[in-house]
Amino acid sequence: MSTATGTTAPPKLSVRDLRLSYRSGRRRNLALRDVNLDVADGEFLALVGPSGCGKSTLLKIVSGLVAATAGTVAIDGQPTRGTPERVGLLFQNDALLPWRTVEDNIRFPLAIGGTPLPEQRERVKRLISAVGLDGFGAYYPRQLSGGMRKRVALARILAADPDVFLMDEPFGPLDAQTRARISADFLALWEQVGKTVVFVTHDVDEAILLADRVAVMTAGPGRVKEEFQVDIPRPRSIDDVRFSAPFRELRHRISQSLRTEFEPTDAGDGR
Ligand SMILES: Nc1ncnc2c1ncn2[C@@H]1O[C@H](COP(=O)(O)OP(=O)(O)OP(=O)(O)O)[C@@H](O)[C@H]1O
Repeated sequence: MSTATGTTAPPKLSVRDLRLSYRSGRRRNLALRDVNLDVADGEFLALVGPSGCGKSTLLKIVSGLVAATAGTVAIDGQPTRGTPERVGLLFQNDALLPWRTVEDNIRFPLAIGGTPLPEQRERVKRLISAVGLDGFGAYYPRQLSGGMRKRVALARILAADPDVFLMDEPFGPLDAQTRARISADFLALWEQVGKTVVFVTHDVDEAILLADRVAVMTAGPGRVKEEFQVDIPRPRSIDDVRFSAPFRELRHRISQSLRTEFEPTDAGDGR
């Protein structure tokens, strides 16, 4: 990442030797061991790994919800403390405010940020359109389908406009078709805003379709074991990419890397 002046800019997000053990009663359970990861400004990184390897834990540490046992997280080269301002979170649970309409849910981060009211209204209108929810602004979350609620959550995180989007299986509970549609729409939106994303998913296809790079984690206690560059040109059409040779080849390599994490290992392998 060289700049015009010849200096090297730090990665947008940098995770160094991160370790976390949860305390359960008198025991400590090591969830992450020595995680190292860099994500460049504007890069889309997908994180895959076996269930329980610590993917959510990693996002929680980056977002300041959980304190690491050891190691550092830095944004733009500055170590973070507490909840970093420039980080936005989208979890599986969309966490919409049930007593607020779609418009007011999306407007919430703008209101907190002190955006003037006319600008709030204008931006909310544009975001509602961008996520395909025209005509639903006055609805309450309970009146929407799961996919529509995800779209509201997406619009809300876009309204907050963080530098780094942390997304933990955001489309996980949706049916396959809704999920494919919302992924395609999200991809198109992301290609416009170009923000740094860390996207946790169980779905290798989704990881390749969306990301610039896929990082594979080991079984728990997790660390990043291998990274795969996704050299598929953008803008991507999900339907075209899915049947291309580079996609199939990458899917094979990533699945192989993951598969070894599900297989039993010999005792004394250092884990
Ligand atoms: N609050 C907690 N207290 C104690 N242990 C926890 C806590 N949260 C997570 N763990 C443990 O930490 C490990 C990693 O959990 P985490 O949820 O980060 O994994 P994950 O990779 O996101 O899993 P999944 O893919 O199934 O969502 C697991 O062994 C889990 O049991």
